[in-house]
Amino acid sequence: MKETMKKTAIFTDNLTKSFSRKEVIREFCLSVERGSIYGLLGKNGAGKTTLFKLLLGFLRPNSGIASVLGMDSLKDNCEILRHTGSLIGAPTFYEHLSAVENLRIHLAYMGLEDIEIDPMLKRVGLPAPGPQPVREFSLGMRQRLAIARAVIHRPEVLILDEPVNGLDPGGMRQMRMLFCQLAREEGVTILLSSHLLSEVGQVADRIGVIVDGRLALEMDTDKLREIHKDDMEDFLIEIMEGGERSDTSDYFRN
Ligand SMILES: Nc1ncnc2c1ncn2[C@@H]1O[C@H](COP(=O)(O)OP(=O)(O)OP(=O)(O)O)[C@@H](O)[C@H]1O
Repeated sequence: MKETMKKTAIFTDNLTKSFSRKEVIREFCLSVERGSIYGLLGKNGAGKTTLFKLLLGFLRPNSGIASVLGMDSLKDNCEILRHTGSLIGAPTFYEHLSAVENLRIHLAYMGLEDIEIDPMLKRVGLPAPGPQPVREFSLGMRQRLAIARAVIHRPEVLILDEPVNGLDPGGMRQMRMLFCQLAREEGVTILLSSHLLSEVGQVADRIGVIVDGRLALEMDTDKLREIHKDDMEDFLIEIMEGGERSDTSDYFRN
């Protein structure tokens, strides 16, 4: 394997996906470095969820390559799922069971029954959920449990679609800290999407903007902040909307 590929955890090359002849992912080229946090921004319908599903092998591309940890997203889908934690769309649970029971089933499925559940629940801010069934959980509690489930089996890669959806400000901060800790201390690679520019700006090492299925801009967050000290939000929104400033060729080189 080439040296650059060893350093890359998530990779796509000219990835294209259509639904009923409408291209929703177009010649998408992405490379996410191991142990880094990559934030993908895009307005509703831009193609974020579709891209994540392609990476996890839940959808078949029309053309191009998608790979995670050097494995082909379609062919090696089962192996990828063993090494990856994900949160895509509204999480589904065994509604009549408690948080602990749900995580126990997940760990049994992964063949990892020995992992302790309580510390993980504490880490996501669900310290003592007790026997309460998940159907009685608030939106934020469900989201916290979904993140716990994505992380508990100690994956090497996390693919998280809108992970802070429905969380209160304290919850958002808690997740920010969790993601940074996982990446910095445990070397986990994280690809996440969000509509919240400030959240992505605070957590991601690198930011990409997807517009109509294409990667319209990509840059290290520090560099972006340096160039757009006073207008980062305006600039990113304009790019997301496909506006005038979308001649972004310079932004790929950094
Ligand atoms: N199974 C499907 N069949 C047909 N069209 C689909 C399907 N899934 C997604 N699409 C379309 O693909 C486009 C991209 O959708 P996607 O869910 O990937 O966007 P998104 O960036 O995740 O949006 P949001 O921020 O609203 O979640 C949309 O136009 C959507 O209608």
